[in-house]
Amino acid sequence: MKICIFGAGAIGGYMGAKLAEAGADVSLVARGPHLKAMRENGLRLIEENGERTANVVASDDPADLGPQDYVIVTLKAHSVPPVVPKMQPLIGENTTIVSGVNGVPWWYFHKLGGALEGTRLETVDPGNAQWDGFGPDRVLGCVVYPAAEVIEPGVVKHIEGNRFSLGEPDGSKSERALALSKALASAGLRAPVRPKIRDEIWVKLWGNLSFNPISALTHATLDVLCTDPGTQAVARNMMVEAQEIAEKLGVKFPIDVDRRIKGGAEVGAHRTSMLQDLDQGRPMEIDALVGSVQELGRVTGTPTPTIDTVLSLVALRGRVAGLY
Ligand SMILES: NC(=O)C1=CN([C@@H]2O[C@H](COP(=O)(O)OP(=O)(O)OC[C@H]3O[C@@H](n4cnc5c(N)ncnc54)[C@H](OP(=O)(O)O)[C@@H]3O)[C@@H](O)[C@H]2O)C=CC1
Ligand SMILES: CC(C)(CO)C(=O)C(=O)O
Repeated sequence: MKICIFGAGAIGGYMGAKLAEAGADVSLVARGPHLKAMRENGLRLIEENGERTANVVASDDPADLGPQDYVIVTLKAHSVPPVVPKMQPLIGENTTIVSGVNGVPWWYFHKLGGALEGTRLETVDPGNAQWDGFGPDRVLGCVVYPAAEVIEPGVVKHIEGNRFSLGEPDGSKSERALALSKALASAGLRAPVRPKIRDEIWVKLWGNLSFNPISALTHATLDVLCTDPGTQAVARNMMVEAQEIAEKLGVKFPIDVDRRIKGGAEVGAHRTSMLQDLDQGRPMEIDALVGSVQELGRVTGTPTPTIDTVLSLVALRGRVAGLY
């Protein structure tokens, strides 16, 4: 089974190192100093129980790697549409694309059924780049739970978690999903195949939609912004608006908003990924995490006053910093 991880930074590097260490036929697409370091010295993964260096096949040119059984995309959401043409050499007749990207996935309305079947989302797939360039039938959904960081070129620090939930857009336990789940499990990762992957996407998204922009606006860590009465209320209102949208789309939340906020507070003094991006001068994932939910609000005819307000503030914050 040939697996290529496209965008092998923090999450893709973590997954790639685990797979390589387990002897999988895995290759990584990366770039710049991180790629150079991985090629020269291997990929060093620091985990709680020690650190190891994996020898990895890595390139910035997909043509070096050829058609794959699975392409696992672990780029930031806004980085994917522009590279779809460059990814084509990785795609053969039976290639599965696994979308390991936070936010509302571009394939959301594929095989959902109902009146909105096939709806495209401009915020996450401008110009239908992925819908047309990959084709939605190739897609296997994925919710990424681990936290990791590239701490220097060629070095990934795993922070916590090892679950990558997988799910077909139509909810089936397909052979391709089960085979990838097995390969990831052989590498010590948890990869359950879920019948309702969209339900899991929304529980994760609840946090990213609200905690991430609030942290970028306030520079507060999760424990603080989830317990401060003012920002907690803003997060709560955003989540309630999102819940109304999601429920119109058939999602069933296994927990309530207050439990999700409590879970965020329990993560502790974490600087969200959007705050880290702002601090480090990297483009912010505003469209995928916040704009996409506003777009779904429009699609479902659901008012999103709090989401609109926070989105306008964080978008301007991003623009002023030159990161959006
Ligand atoms: N990190 C985390 O803890 C978590 C991240 N996620 C989600 O996972 C996804 C990936 O995040 P993360 O791993 O943090 O992101 P990273 O930025 O660490 O990884 C993406 C990598 O892809 C590289 N890249 C970008 N464009 C190209 C290109 N055209 N060709 C080759 N390589 C390219 C980047 O290089 P460069 O640095 O040069 O841009 C970077 O090394 C995001 O959607 C994120 O929200 C989800 C849960 C937790
Ligand atoms: C905020 C958190 C922990 C999820 O809610 C996250 O995933 C992030 O930092 O991007």
